[in-house]
Amino acid sequence: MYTLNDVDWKHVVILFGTPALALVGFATVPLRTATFWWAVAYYFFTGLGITAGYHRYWAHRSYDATRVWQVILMAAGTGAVEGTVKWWSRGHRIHHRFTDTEKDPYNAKRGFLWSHIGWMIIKQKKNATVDISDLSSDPLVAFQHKYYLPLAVFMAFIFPTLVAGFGWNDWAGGFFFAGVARLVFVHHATFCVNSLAHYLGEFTFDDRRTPKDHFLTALVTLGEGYHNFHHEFPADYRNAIKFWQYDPTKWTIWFASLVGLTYNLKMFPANEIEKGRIHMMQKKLDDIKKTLDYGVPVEELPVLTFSQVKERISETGKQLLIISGVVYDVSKFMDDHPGGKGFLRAAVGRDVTASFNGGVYDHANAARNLMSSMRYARLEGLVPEASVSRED
Ligand code: HEM
Ligand SMILES: [Fe+2]
Ligand SMILES: [Fe+2]
Repeated sequence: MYTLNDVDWKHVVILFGTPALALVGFATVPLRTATFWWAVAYYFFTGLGITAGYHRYWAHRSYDATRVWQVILMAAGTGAVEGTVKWWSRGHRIHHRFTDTEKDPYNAKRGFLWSHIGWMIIKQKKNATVDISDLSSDPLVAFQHKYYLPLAVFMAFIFPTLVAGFGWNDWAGGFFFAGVARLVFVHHATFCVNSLAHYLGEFTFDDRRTPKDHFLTALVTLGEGYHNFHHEFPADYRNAIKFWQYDPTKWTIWFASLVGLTYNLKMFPANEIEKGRIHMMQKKLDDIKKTLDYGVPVEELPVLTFSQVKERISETGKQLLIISGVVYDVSKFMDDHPGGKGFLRAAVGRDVTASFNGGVYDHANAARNLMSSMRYARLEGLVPEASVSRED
């Protein structure tokens, strides 16, 4: 069990204080239309700071960006109050490297609540290492890390308040709605990437770990919901690869590339992505196949020579015939053969490969599937000429 000493009080104040404050706002301040739309816009701006900035740029380096773009996204991401780029990216790289294990800070195996918010409330030991040398040596990242608190307070609360205050004289609304309530929404939306995206949806590319693909998660996370894809191809600047899938983070990065703010957008080769997809399709097929009776595998059949086959027929009365080196027992099939009893009876004790494959009738798939359940033995050695069916 956890004790009070395990609780990270700084995070508790941020994570529970803001929703409480937002409720105070909803109870006491009227929500004006302009402020509502400003809050929505600021929600997208700060949310994209996390998804396009913290996540796809700094944590994964899935594209390159000019300093201007970095500053814009850093300002935006700072307003989402999810810690510094350095802290966030480190934890996130650990999450990818140690997904679903003890070392994964948001280990989905510890439950939905843990991966959503619990991991921030209970202090954790730093027991995993990951390379963040690129971040440590970046002056912009270092600047944000050093002045984080005043920067975060400004971007999260003061700036949205100033805009609504100077813009349309709604100071309180700007603070409570575009500042506080908006922050609560951004928090829980992005937290869903760690919780919901590891619980809801499809294993499109791999089912060995928890990340899943789902449209609903994408909808609340600005496109981060194609999370199975993302864990397979984390260096890809996209999370959704189909044009009709919802990934505004990808669209933002792509539009920025049109004016040169971003460049070298990385994409995993389509050929490899497709391999992943069919791997999972194959796996599903194999699972279905396991529920069906395909008879004894050929390698596991006992081996008989042609004269032994003949002996079996006379000793046991079994009606055996040979097709492509395999001996089939058609005793129970005589009455049901769509081609009639006569042909089968005449085939007993003979190699009827040619007749079966077109000499008499070129059998459909149905026949080939069905006969697998009639396998009796593997044939060794030759069949005398007189017992082999002809092409005609
Ligand atoms: C294990 C052995 C065999 C199995 C499991 C089998 C099974 C079947 C099945 C399921 C069909 C229905 C159509 C199709 O699936 O193609 C069929 C049709 C037929 N079979 Fe066989 N067959 C066997 C051996 C033979 C042999 C040895 C002959 C002839 C020498 C033969 C002659 C025919 C003919 C002529 C038809 C056509 C019936 C029609 O559509 O009018 N079959 N067989
Ligand atoms: Fe994840
Ligand atoms: Fe990631």
